[in-house]
Amino acid sequence: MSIKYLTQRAAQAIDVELMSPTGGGFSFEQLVELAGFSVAQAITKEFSKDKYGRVVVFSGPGNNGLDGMVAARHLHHFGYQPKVYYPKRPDKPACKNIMRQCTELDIPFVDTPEDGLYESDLVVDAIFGFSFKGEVRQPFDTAIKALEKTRLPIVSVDIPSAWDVEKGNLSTPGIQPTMLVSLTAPKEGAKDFQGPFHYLGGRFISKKMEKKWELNLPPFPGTDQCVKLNESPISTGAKVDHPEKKQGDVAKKMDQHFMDNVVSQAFA
Ligand SMILES: NC(=O)C1=CN([C@@H]2O[C@H](COP(=O)(O)OP(=O)(O)OC[C@H]3O[C@@H](n4cnc5c(N)ncnc54)[C@H](O)[C@@H]3O)[C@@H](O)[C@H]2O)[C@@H](O)CC1
Ligand SMILES: [K+]
Repeated sequence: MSIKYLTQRAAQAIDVELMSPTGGGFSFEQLVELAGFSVAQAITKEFSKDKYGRVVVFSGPGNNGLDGMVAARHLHHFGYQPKVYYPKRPDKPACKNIMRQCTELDIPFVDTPEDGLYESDLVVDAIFGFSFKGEVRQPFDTAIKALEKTRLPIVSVDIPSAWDVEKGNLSTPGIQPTMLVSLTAPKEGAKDFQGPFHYLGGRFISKKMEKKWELNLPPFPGTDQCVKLNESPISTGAKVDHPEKKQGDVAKKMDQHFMDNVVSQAFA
């Protein structure tokens, strides 16, 4: 049976259950830590620190942004050189603590999307996760546009930012990530993802919760915090099953993006 793709409501309900004292019993800091760690580990599987060492993390105002900053911290320890663009900083202890942890490691915080992309090899898109709704508001509008234009490979955390969580990529061109790391289970909108690397991270779901929500998760290998969900389109062809999209065009654009970014850099 294949893995379940979640509606926005289901994703939020699972999140609440994970943190319920009578459910999963997690604190949100624990979940963010495990999610961010799994993102960093997935990155190491496909992007070596020798070719993609300079990573910029674009962090948004919610927990998706915190996942990104935690990933930056782990990437630092894995030998990458991360920097962070974090324009809207909620006045919450968890945000301040994670920022402090990054500052302690001399991870720079940059002021603009351009500063972030300058002299970087890879982008982590942690702007919006499963709570995104409506039209993108500033300052993130500028950041999303910068990510739409960049030729650097993008790793999106949980869902490509500004995609509709259920309907997928409704804008033109929309962010086109090379890697997607879905957390807990992919969101319905992720059916539009046609990049070469789709991973599942967030190894914290109990068998009981998996059964209750009929998630049909694949086993995580060994001690890994992430598991690959797809094969490269170079060998298998892009997986496409969203009914409302012009699949040919998107697949062609994605193949070009993959050739431009990943293949050309890998053989540079
Ligand atoms: N249970 C799970 O699956 C877990 C989820 N985690 C992460 O948490 C994320 C969800 O976190 P949140 O609920 O904080 O939500 P988001 O990280 O999606 O962000 C919500 C924030 O974005 C803002 N926002 C929403 N729409 C906007 C728009 N159109 N323009 C500008 N700002 C907008 C909201 O005002 C809010 O501040 C997930 O996607 C995932 O990355 C992990 O941290 C841990 C476990
Ligand atoms: K994201």
